[in-house]
Amino acid sequence: MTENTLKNRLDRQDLLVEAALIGENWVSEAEQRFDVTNPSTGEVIAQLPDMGLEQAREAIRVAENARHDWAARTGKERSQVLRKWYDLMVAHADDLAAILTAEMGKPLAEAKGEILYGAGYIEWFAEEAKRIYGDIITGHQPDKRILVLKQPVGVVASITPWNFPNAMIARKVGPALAVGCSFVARPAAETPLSALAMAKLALEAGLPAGLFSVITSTASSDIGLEFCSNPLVRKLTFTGSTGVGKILMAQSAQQVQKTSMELGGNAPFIVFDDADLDAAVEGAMVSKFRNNGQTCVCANRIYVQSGVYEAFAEKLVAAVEKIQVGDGFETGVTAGPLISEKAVKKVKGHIHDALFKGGAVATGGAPHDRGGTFFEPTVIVGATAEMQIAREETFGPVAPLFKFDTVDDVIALANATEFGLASYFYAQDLSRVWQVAEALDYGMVGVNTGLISTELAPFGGVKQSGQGREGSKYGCDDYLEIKYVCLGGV
Ligand SMILES: NC(=O)C1=CN([C@@H]2O[C@H](COP(=O)(O)OP(=O)(O)OC[C@H]3O[C@@H](n4cnc5c(N)ncnc54)[C@H](OP(=O)(O)O)[C@@H]3O)[C@@H](O)[C@H]2O)C=CC1
Ligand SMILES: O=C(O)[C@H](O)CS(=O)(=O)O
Repeated sequence: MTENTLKNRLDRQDLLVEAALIGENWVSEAEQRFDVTNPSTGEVIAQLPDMGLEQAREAIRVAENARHDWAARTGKERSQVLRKWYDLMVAHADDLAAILTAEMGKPLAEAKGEILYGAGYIEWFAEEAKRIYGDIITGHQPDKRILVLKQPVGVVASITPWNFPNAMIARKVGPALAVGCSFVARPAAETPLSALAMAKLALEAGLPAGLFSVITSTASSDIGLEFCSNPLVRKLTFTGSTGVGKILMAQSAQQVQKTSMELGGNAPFIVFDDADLDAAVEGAMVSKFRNNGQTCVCANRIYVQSGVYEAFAEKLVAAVEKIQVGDGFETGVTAGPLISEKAVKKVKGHIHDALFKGGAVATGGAPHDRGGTFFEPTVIVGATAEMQIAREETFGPVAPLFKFDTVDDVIALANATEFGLASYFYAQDLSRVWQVAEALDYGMVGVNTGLISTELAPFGGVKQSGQGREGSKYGCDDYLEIKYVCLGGV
């Protein structure tokens, strides 16, 4: 699909933007440009200016100048702009989904789901904008009154990955703007078009210029260092791998910059012998194979109690073999391509290591005959803790099945990782549900469900899966500073 064929799909062809947004200026001129390609076909769908430090610094300066008037508006006024932005995202959801599928590859239905999920964060924080509360505390001396103010942190810089190019930005820019911050985004070079389309609609919704810039660049390290070290940037919010998160945290430490980190995962998915097996298979399918396994909350290890292992494996294989692999624009396709050859190499490596260490392929196991970065949805049986796939995040369509005997055994196995983002289990016994939910060392636990992501809940991890929470009534906290005012002489 070339840019023209993508444009021909769009009602609003102007939402396919081939320029960076620096303050109020759409900038398409640059010494270098880079291609955005459709991972299903390899075709170039857009060319964008490859922005550098000068443009990043300009965007930060503009954001610093624009934020004061925005913070001085009432929460209700900010709420109205965000609500209008939400309405525009929903009104143009089909166009935004087509752009997302073209640049990232996920099936169109999943892309539409992401657009509405991302819009849900804007809607949620349009409401939260009116509910930023401080405190008045009884004084510690007769003439004193203790006031607690909540104030916006200031300029926020954001770095986001390619796998959810709309929703990952929405769940950051939504709370930031709601509380009165300004925002400079650097989306992944693989998938910048979704962010640009969002920004265009934000301006149409009445967001004042300068509050939301989008830096298109392949210079991820340089831009990242600028975001971490520029004294005007009071907060860095990042979604991506733990390795990059550590680099950014180290860079941010130099100026003790506030950070929010949504990092890697290695989710256990546990099926107990009292589970509803059909429900557990349904949950495993959505948790493991959503976005072709390319989400940080995907089931990475599937533990099945020995009494139901064979029955569950048989049902899961049957469900996996119904997955339709292909171009996300093709009707009926439920799994698109992997994002890159690098991703295919990692998936192959995990499969080969598992087979070398005694596992066996129950279905799939090889690149798909469609070629490119398409890969067969795969189930590995006989998985063990010694395999790479037990320790590393696969980020692809491979479901390894591990057998276990007791609750204590599986809790120990599930928690034996440096990650702590999402976890899941299926069981009916109420006592076991409470015991396991409390024992799992993770930021999020899905009980009898494989899909937990919603703007209403606090999304985030513990250990090396990150810091902070996104969404929910807690979602504004990461963008606010608490100020204590001691009022004397009363
Ligand atoms: N917890 C969560 O919500 C999520 C976690 N992830 C995790 O991210 C990984 C997969 O995504 P992937 O894109 O490969 O992750 P990366 O961490 O490689 O990239 C994420 C973003 O960081 C940028 N980046 C890479 N290196 C640097 C650097 N040194 N300084 C500043 N920015 C940098 C990338 O830019 P570019 O791509 O242009 O190089 C991209 O925009 C998995 O581990 C997955 O679990 C992914 C999504 C959500
Ligand atoms: O993996 C991610 O990038 C997202 O966190 C996935 S989710 O929010 O849709 O679960």
